[in-house]
Amino acid sequence: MNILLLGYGKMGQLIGQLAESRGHSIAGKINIDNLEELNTLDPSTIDVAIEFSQPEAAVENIKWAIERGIPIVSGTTGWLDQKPEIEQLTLFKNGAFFYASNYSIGVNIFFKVNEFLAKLMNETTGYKSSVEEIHHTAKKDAPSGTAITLAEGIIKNTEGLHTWNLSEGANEIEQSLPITSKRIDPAPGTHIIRYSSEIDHIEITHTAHSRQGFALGAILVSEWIQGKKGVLSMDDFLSF
Ligand SMILES: NC(=O)C1=CN([C@@H]2O[C@H](COP(=O)(O)OP(=O)(O)OC[C@H]3O[C@@H](n4cnc5c(N)ncnc54)[C@H](O)[C@@H]3O)[C@@H](O)[C@H]2O)C=CC1
Ligand SMILES: O=C(O)C1=N[C@H](C(=O)O)C[C@H](O)C1
Repeated sequence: MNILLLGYGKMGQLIGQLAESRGHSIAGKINIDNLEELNTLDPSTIDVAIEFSQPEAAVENIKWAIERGIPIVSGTTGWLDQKPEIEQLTLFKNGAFFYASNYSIGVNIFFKVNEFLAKLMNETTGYKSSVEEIHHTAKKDAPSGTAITLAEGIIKNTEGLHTWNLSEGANEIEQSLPITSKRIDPAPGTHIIRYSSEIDHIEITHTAHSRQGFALGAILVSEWIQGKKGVLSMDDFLSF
């Protein structure tokens, strides 16, 4: 595959290295300071664009690819209020758009375990649920996209929970799941789900040891998306 990297920071660089080691070529490495390079590219030579940039840049990057008929695999977090617009454009242009808040296979297993646990906990009383995420201090958004996906998985399976809130640890909000965000270097990404009662607590944790799992997942999806159309997600890619 000939891969365009939209965003060439920590993730873009790692994806580039890993892609080359799997025999792929890199069509371009686009960052905030070389955006004009996009005008020099021939879209017909690009098999996929992999987009890991910044919340405020994601929508324009994704539109750029869809409008040129390039399948796009996006991992940028913090822009999802505009996802419906991107989905409409994808369908209108008969394009291929893939989004995941987390490309690690381990985290996607964790998403399933989280939903299963939420269903079990919904059958009992006395437990308060909460989510905690820990990331490096350069992270621009809070809570993490992964924490939001986890919260959605809990809310959808818990009677009486309707929303989530970014918690400072103080006040509880009625019918809302608190998410605590901590920024500690060099944490690549830790997510903890807790159910606490007077008697005990239950905790499940996913800890990324590096960014390798995110990068590999994004490349595997890019290989898989070749020839596919539509709005796609990890549920389409994974067989579990
Ligand atoms: N879905 C997933 O599995 C993962 C998602 N992420 C998300 O990916 C994003 C990037 O993460 P990192 O690489 O760690 O950040 P980073 O800060 O190291 O890199 C971001 C890069 O985007 C570039 N950029 C800014 N504006 C741009 C534009 N208009 N077009 C193209 N590039 C532009 C910057 O120059 C910078 O090099 C974040 O939103 C992060 O939350 C990170 C890891 C895994
Ligand atoms: O910014 C990061 O680093 C990460 N962002 C994603 C998120 O917001 O969930 C995925 C991963 O946790 C790393």
